[in-house]
Amino acid sequence: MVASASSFGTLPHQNGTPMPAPQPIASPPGYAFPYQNLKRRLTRPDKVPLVLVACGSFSPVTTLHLQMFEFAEKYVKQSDPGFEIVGNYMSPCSDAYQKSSLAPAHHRIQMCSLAVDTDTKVTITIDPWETVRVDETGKPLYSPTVDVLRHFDHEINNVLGGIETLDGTFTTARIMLLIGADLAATMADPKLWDPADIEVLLGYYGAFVVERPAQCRTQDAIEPLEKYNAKIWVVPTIINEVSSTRVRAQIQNGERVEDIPDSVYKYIKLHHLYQKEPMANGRHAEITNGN
Ligand SMILES: Nc1ncnc2c1ncn2[C@@H]1O[C@H](COP(=O)(O)OP(=O)(O)OP(=O)(O)O)[C@@H](O)[C@H]1O
Ligand SMILES: NC(=O)c1ccc[n+]([C@@H]2O[C@H](COP(=O)(O)O)[C@@H](O)[C@H]2O)c1
Repeated sequence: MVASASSFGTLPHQNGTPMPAPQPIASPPGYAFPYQNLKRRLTRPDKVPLVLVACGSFSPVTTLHLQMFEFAEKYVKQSDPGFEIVGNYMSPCSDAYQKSSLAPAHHRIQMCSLAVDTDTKVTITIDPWETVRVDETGKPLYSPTVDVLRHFDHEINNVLGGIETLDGTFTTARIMLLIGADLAATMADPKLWDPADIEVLLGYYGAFVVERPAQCRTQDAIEPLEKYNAKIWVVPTIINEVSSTRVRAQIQNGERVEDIPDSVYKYIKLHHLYQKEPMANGRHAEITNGN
């Protein structure tokens, strides 16, 4: 069954009342939300405006990260769950995210910017918000994914006032995660995701889950999230084995890398990202992330 756009805001909370809108999150001084590619007005009648947000490491960004948005658009056109996509955003995570393969955020932002400037079928915008947030000592601050969606919700629905409909009134845009099935498969693990966050992420916002057959069965990934079925849309994909891990391994092994745009490949070469470092004994150390 295809979930429907009209289920927004109607999922009863545990006590039977609708879940209140999540509280907005403050942005750091000097930060400006990238509104430039957001469609401010719907072009189709009776559709719900939808903003897709892909959170990730993007270390490096691959062609599949870009294609996820194309698959989502195709799915919305063909299966017609009732949306019009008005914004496609990538939100690279902060340097505070504990993942050893992360290149510094400024490089990941540059690579994502180069990638979305290539010949993509849909317009994608990079939001650097996660990477510019710092704590009181000036250190990068990790933003849980739920805070990223609250940030988009605030900027688009509170600050901008929503999206204009064909009759000139404004309506609330739905903000949703665009994720791979492998990430969805982790969401029922309370060691990785706070269940209270999942309640807001999937109970209030929702997710477009792109199949990733090389890594997991979609049904296995979403089964533990069954109570949120009304807010989960499964997006079919192509059989592919693309991952940032494989790209990094190919770079280290000096193999041909096909799954990143040329401009990103040139950038990686120029900045010596993801290379093995020769050690004093002539052997090779683990990946360096090109600080
Ligand atoms: N080939 C793919 N098919 C479907 N979803 C994908 C694919 N590659 C990445 N994604 C999704 O894109 C988002 C960002 O992923 P991320 O930056 O962690 O890339 P990754 O290739 O999974 O990285 P790594 O290999 O470093 O773990 C996640 O939701 C992930 O599931
Ligand atoms: N608790 C959380 O909010 C939580 C947990 C795991 C991953 N994530 C996000 O998912 C994205 C992908 O993470 P991985 O690269 O670890 O698959 C990142 O943007 C990360 O911030 C969020």
